Amino acid sequence: MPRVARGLTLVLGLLILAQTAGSALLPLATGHLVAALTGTPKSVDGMTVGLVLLGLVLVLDVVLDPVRTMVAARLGTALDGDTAQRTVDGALRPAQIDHLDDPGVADRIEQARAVGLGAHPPSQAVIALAGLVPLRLTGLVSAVLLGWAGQWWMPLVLGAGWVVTGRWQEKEIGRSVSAHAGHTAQLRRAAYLRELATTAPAAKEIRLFGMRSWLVDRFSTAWWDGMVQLRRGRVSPRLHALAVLLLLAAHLAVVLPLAYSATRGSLSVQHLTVALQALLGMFALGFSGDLQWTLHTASAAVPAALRVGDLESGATPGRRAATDLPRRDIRFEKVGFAYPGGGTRVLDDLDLVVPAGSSLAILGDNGAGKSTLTKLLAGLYLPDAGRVTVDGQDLAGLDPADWRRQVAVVFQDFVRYPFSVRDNVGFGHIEADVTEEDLAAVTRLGGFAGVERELPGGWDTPLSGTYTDGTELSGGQWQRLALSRALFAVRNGARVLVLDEPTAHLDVEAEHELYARFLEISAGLTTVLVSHRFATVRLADRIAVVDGGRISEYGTHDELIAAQGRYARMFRVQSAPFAQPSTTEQSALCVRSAPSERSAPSERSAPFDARQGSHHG
Ligand SMILES: Nc1ncnc2c1ncn2[C@@H]1O[C@H](COP(=O)(O)OP(=O)(O)OP(=O)(O)O)[C@@H](O)[C@H]1O
Repeated sequence: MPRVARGLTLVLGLLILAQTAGSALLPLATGHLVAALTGTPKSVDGMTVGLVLLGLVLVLDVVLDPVRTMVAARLGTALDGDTAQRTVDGALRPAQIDHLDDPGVADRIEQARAVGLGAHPPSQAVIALAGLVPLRLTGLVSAVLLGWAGQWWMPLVLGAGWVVTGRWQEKEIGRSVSAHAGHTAQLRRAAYLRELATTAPAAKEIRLFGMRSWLVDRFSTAWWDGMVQLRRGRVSPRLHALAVLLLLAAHLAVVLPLAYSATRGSLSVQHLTVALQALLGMFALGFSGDLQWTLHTASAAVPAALRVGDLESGATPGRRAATDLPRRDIRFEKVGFAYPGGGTRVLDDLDLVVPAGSSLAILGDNGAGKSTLTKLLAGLYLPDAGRVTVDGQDLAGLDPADWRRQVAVVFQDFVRYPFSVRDNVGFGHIEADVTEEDLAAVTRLGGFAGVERELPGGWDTPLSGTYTDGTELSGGQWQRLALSRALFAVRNGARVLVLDEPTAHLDVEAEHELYARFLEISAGLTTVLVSHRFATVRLADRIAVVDGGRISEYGTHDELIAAQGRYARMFRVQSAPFAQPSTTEQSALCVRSAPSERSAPSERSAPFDARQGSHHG
């Protein structure tokens, strides 16, 4: 807390001390008043002092309590902000993303975000602490008063009773907090199911698949399983009974001697009053249910946030400038790679050359490792074996941020940011302002131009129906926007363009238009295209087939067809449905395949034709 807000922490400490002083005064003032009332003759002065002290205690409490709560709330907000910032900083610090595949790190990030069922933000811990500390201090002051007004050993006996039984209950909380904060598999699952049922992404499928009662059942099963675990952590009823007996015995051991001394006249009424009030005040040393519970659950996020905040930056980032690279080529040299915790090697001894200024298409079965190749190329993971080089320099030695400025990627699972079109484009090169001219240029090439005219706020429309005046785009429109984003990066100097399944969401016309613009898009760039569609693959100068973690075939379309290998087989399989088109289909294909009048690039954009079997055919 002092690290986050030193001044507020100090004020809170002082307020707590003042309140504690007030609660210490209470038994003394009462004792004084009772002595003045019962003495002979009655002391008016004593009564006045006693009443003034009591009034002071009351006023202190009434004034200080809300101020303390307010200060604690402000300090808590500061702590929430700091915890969130540390989590964000730490999670983003590593230049690579392999830490996010580590279940331990993922767990800590989850805890640091204080998500899950029953989790509280750290601010609640500050509020609970600000309530608990005065309680404990009051308990200690009461112990001193009991020792003073009664016998020296009395606070020791009572204190031992409260502390021992409090520890038992404390342990119970410790055990169940981790379960309650959603750290058990069941409660995490329950939290996920709740999220699934109450947020937009799965809403369509849940209704379509009639998953409602399945979800409700699963949620309650997971929730109750989690709760059963929670209950298992509880102190047994026998231990509870023992705690009650122990406390009873401790109180009897104190109260009986007090009563005995009072009846014998060796203990004054004033001392008896103070001792009895102090005895009650010592309750504050015992278990204080909600406050302790909240303190434990809400503070659980803090150590996790500190650990996430201290995440190492991963492999020592390279420092060499990557400006204007590649000029010669990008090479994968004997590259081996397995995802962290993933076990099996996705890439194994893989060699590949991407000549600068040309385009390469990567083809392969699902799960063959095509997207993994693009992630290694962007430096998001480092290979376990071998190396990726750019103009002969190890990629690991290049400044990661500088290299990423050279690389524009549209991932297969590109992100649909619920911000404006302008922002969505601007993320391609965050340092640059997005001018109208930029927007017009990149959206024309990306195929998004014109969509903005349909949007209520034009380029500045928030792209989410959950915002006022916001709107949702179609899958294909999002894909065109993602391509425009990458092209904005290119406009700002990126020299490598990676497109992972760039036409997956596009309609036939849009796909065709993209092919027509491909030469313009890729002019002067080193382009890597990942696709299952031969029409896309054939746009590239060279084609590489990934199989068994390696490149099994490499060459132009014609060379690979001539080689009669896997590529040729895949090509035949994909083109089979078109092999015998009906007359109408034939004419449709002819229209599509006919060289465009617009420009030479459309020649390359012709869909594959199995009968011709050749790119240029
Ligand atoms: N983050 C990850 N952690 C662990 N394994 C992963 C991760 N991402 C991918 N994999 C695994 O790596 C393998 C290759 O995945 P990759 O996405 O590169 O395949 P792909 O060739 O692009 O497939 P597709 O054609 O289906 O897009 C798959 O077996 C996949 O399960």
